[in-house]
Amino acid sequence: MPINIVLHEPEIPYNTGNIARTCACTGSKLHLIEPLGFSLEDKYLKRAGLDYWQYLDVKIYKDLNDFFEKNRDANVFYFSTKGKQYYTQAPYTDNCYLMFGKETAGLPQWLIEQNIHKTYRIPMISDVRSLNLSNAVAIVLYEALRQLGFPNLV
Ligand SMILES: C[S@@+](CC[C@H](N)C(=O)[O-])C[C@H]1O[C@@H](n2cnc3c(N)ncnc32)[C@H](O)[C@@H]1O
Repeated sequence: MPINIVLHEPEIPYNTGNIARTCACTGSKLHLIEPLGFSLEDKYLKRAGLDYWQYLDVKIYKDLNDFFEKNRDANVFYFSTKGKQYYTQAPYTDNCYLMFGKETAGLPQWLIEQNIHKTYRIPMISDVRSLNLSNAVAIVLYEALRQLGFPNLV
């Protein structure tokens, strides 16, 4: 079963393009929660994803409620600089969902507070704000795939 990458209100097209390519290369599904800061026809989005869109399984949701209604039993892990545990400590499972926040503001505070036991951080030095969204996704996704034994990857 694939892993699911969930982007909450992504704003920058080339970040989502990079993430789309990473999803395509790993057989992961991409879930985009609106509003998006770009059109799906955006040239930067397409250029960043190159010709990998054909391999991509992408779903769009009108808001967070729509996402949770359509994925009621989803095992969701959240990623934020405010997480208390390292991303390597998360017990990733087949078909789990990895949710990331928007570039300017991250995930909503209330969502982090409600799910703090499932919110993880990638360690950094103390004086910096955050990693780039597409780099954060790649780091976490490959850790999840490593824990699962790189299913269907060669
Ligand atoms: C550019 S960051 C958002 C920055 C925002 N100012 C914040 O503090 O959350 C975009 C997303 O990348 C992920 N991210 C970036 N750095 C991270 C880190 N060190 N640990 C966990 N997630 C990170 C998070 O999902 C975050 O919402």
